[in-house]
Amino acid sequence: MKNIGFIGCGAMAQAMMPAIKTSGLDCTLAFSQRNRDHGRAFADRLGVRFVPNNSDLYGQVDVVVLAVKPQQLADLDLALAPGQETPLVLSLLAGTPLGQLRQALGHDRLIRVMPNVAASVAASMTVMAAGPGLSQEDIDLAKRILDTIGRTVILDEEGLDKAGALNGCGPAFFFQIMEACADALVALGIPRAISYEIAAQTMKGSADLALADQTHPAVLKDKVTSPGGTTIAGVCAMEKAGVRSGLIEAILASYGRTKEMSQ
Ligand SMILES: NC(=O)C1=CN([C@@H]2O[C@H](COP(=O)(O)OP(=O)(O)OC[C@H]3O[C@@H](n4cnc5c(N)ncnc54)[C@H](O)[C@@H]3O)[C@@H](O)[C@H]2O)C=CC1
Ligand SMILES: O=C(O)[C@@H]1CCC=N1
Repeated sequence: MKNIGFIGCGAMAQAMMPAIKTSGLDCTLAFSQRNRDHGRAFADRLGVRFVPNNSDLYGQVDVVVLAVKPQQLADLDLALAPGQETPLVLSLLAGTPLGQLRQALGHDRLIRVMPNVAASVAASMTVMAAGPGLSQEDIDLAKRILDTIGRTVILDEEGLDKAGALNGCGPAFFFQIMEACADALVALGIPRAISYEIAAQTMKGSADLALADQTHPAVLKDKVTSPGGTTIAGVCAMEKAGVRSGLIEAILASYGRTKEMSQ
């Protein structure tokens, strides 16, 4: 049985905690959060423990998930009472290097984690990067926890910053694409709600197929495009609009911002 505590209970903590709770993982869940009224309301709704003070939580659990914004790290002021064991810390903070976390927390039992909002439906693509010298037991424990919210891959810290520009930020890009696709159907007269359902299920089905099939996406695309048919007309329009290059630019821009934040 492991005691897991979240510090900060915003979008990501609220996405991750329900998935961990319903996964069957042998654990307890607790969290601390600046806004006490919101904290108590969420604790009642989910049936997890709310601990008003960050340091109290920090000293009581085996694993701490840091789920505040990067610029809020300095306000946390976490301290252990004599005899309390240093918890394993999973930091969700984008663009916040292990070195900075080590300085803020004063220890090395650190893992950086980049999940995404699909954690709320246990479908996150999560990347984790362990700090130097961490035991295999800690790495395995972190992976077991993260596997409850979706898929997990392990990279080094540099890899996490790079991949994070897609797996962490990507849902926003895909939601924008989904919205644009639905707008096109609305322009053609299809009702809004049906347009969103068609856009989302078409994206999901394509992603499920690509994951199951393991063939190159271009091979899958070729199966859809009949010579002289309807799809190739759309593919040509996408190429003319620079959709592929726009997406590459988006991911490189997010990575650029990650590096800026890491300075
Ligand atoms: N939103 C996303 O899709 C993703 C976010 N992340 C990372 O996860 C972290 C959290 O992001 P969000 O959940 O979006 O942020 P958020 O702003 O929704 O949540 C932050 C929470 O921390 C609380 N908080 C702030 N200062 C505090 C303090 N001193 N003590 C206790 N609680 C405090 C706030 O009240 C809030 O509930 C960030 O570091 C972000 O980089 C990582 C991957 C995806
Ligand atoms: O936008 C951000 O900074 C965070 C990190 C990845 C997704 N959201």
